[in-house]
Amino acid sequence: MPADQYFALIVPACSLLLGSALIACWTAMREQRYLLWIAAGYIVPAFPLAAQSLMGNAQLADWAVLAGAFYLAGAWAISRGMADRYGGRAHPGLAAGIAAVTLALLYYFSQVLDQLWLRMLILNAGMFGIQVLPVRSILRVAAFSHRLERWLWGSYLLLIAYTLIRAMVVAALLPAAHMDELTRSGWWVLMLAANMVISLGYLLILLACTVRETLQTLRNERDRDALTGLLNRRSFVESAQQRLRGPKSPGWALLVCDVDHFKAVNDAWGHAAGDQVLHTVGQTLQQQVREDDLVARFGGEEFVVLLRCADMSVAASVAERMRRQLSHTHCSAIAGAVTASFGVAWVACFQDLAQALERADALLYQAKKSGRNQVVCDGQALS
Ligand SMILES: Nc1nc2c(ncn2[C@@H]2O[C@H](COP(=O)(O)OP(=O)(O)OP(=O)(O)O)[C@@H](O)[C@H]2O)c(=O)[nH]1
Repeated sequence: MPADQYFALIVPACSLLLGSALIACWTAMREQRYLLWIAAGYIVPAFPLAAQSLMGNAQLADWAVLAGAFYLAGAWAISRGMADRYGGRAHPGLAAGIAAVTLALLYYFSQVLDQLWLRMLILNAGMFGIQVLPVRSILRVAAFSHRLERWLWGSYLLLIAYTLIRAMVVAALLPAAHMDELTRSGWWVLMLAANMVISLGYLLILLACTVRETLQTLRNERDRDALTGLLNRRSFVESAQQRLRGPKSPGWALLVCDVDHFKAVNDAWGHAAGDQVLHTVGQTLQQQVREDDLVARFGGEEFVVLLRCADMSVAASVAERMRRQLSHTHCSAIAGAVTASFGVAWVACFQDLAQALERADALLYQAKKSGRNQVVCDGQALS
């Protein structure tokens, strides 16, 4: 066996390593299961590829069906991984049908009539058919909103297109080339190299997308309250400071909202029902403000809103609208509505944020003392 033939083993070895890298990546979060499918798409075909790189034409015919099954399984795994990632459908029934026809033809053109170029054409066409199956359903559901996502999608299409182009090149050129030993030809190495470059590009973009998703999840966990999905105290203060330091705005008001007698809700209906009430309150507050206002859960049953508004009367009317809306919002968990009290303070400038919070808290305390279910701003009860 000439030493240069072992050179071709670099490609299946890289394929194995790349698949293993995907599995290692999956172990970090254990959420992105599509990584396992795509890893299988790299690892499974690496074995027949390595074996075939060491075979002569006669052995290629002997092992054509088994090797074909591995390649088709790899194509299916990548197709399934992409479908899972984007919420599309990989059509397993159709894929099995394509694989069965492909394998039958591989059997015929290896055991009955040995036609190497036809086998390559059929196998590539079968792999293309399987990989193209999820494309329509993915296009229907995926948004590709981030640049990396568009690149990933583009590189997958390139991967599929390459499978088809490879099949066409094989059909057009290979029979004329009269190859005695395919795996020792420049053809084989060229096809492997092109495959590797395209696969590497696809995989690097996939890994970049996965890292981005992981960072996004971690950022969300750091910045968001797990129960309501609203900002938590830390990220509220950070975002509020950015807003107050930002371009001039007519003014800012701070609303502090606290659910009334929430302990009684927990005691009467249970902690899970209490959680659901908090979720509903958070949603209701969020629905009453503009997109660039900030709504946060500071902890327990206390919520804080930073409102961009012209003057205190606007802030007071928004708080009053929230109070009224809450008292009419039905919470299924407690078969009724809850009420809340509000303290509203004006934020004079960026440095005033901490004091404004204290003032709004004091006003909230007044609202509670005066009987709850009311809005107090600047010492004045509005309802
Ligand atoms: N279900 C649930 N309860 C919580 C959560 N965080 C805090 N609580 C409960 O909220 C209740 C708050 O009770 P209090 O501070 O006495 O306030 P309150 O009963 O609403 O009374 P007022 O505010 O004076 O109207 C406590 O029983 C806490 O255990 C949470 O995340 N989920």
